[in-house]
Amino acid sequence: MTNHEKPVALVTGASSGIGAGYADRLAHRGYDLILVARRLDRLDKLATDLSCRHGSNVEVLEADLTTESGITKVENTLRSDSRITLLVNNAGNGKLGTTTDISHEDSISMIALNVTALTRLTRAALPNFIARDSGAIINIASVMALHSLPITSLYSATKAFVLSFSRGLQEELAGTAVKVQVVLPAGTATEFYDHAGIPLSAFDPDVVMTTTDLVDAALLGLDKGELVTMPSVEDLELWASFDVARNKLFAATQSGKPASRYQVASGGSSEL
Ligand SMILES: NC(=O)C1=CN([C@@H]2O[C@H](COP(=O)(O)OP(=O)(O)OC[C@H]3O[C@@H](n4cnc5c(N)ncnc54)[C@H](OP(=O)(O)O)[C@@H]3O)[C@@H](O)[C@H]2O)C=CC1
Ligand SMILES: N[C@@H](C=O)C(=O)O
Repeated sequence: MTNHEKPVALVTGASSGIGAGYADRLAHRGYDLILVARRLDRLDKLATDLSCRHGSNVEVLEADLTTESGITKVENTLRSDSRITLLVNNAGNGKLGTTTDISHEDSISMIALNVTALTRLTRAALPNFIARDSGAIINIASVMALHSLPITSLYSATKAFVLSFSRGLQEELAGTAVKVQVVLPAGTATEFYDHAGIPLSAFDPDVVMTTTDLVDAALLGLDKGELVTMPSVEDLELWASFDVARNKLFAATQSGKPASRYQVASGGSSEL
């Protein structure tokens, strides 16, 4: 397959960690790459390495996805480069701390990167994918989408957005050949913790996955057609029963009247 016929994947947050892992594995699978991050030196080094090892054509895009110019640069690439068949929305950050401890800048940055950038790049990629009726988007959420701790309120909320947004996209795209996979990694050994406010060393190493294991599992989940991939969860029935319960709960909300526990005795008045 000549380079112009090879599929092209755009990977955000490719300068380290999970994104760099995706870049390597996708190159190994025969993808040409467009790698996005702020650290151009890291991107250039990775591009050279992947070209040498896999013969991939690797382009780099230096972009801060929390800035208008950065996000617009990548949006334009997704809209104009029809070779792109896969978008990996991986770039993300997480400052862990209580809501009042986290700075305004860190709060805004988490939302801008984990929520706004992922949304805007998805919206930029989808029209070409839908028009061609092919293509895939991999959204990297987190198990924290399902769980909030006192130090992860905002981070968990941003990842709950990624999960919920991805599930909605899957509904929208049902019946098309455009796929959306949402991946929920648990603790993974990356530089994430250099900026999170809690060092990786604070975690039990037995519950922290390597990036290689994480990415290989997540890509196998994609190959299997999984919509929701939780690489570290052995019993997927746990997700299935969670999703069934979620559907039942939603159905129960459609009653049109207050539940009996909220019924005020006739003539009584609710305390304000
Ligand atoms: N590590 C873990 O335990 C888990 C991580 N995740 C998620 O995985 C994803 C990848 O994180 P991970 O690999 O762990 O962490 P890393 O910090 O190693 O990677 C984060 C990547 O995002 C890029 N990035 C950060 N800020 C920006 C920005 N403003 N603009 C553009 N790119 C940016 C970084 O590149 P650069 O600094 O060069 O811009 C880097 O390439 C994140 O979405 C994270 O929430 C989910 C669950 C668990
Ligand atoms: N990055 C981790 C923070 O807790 C996670 O998302 O699991």
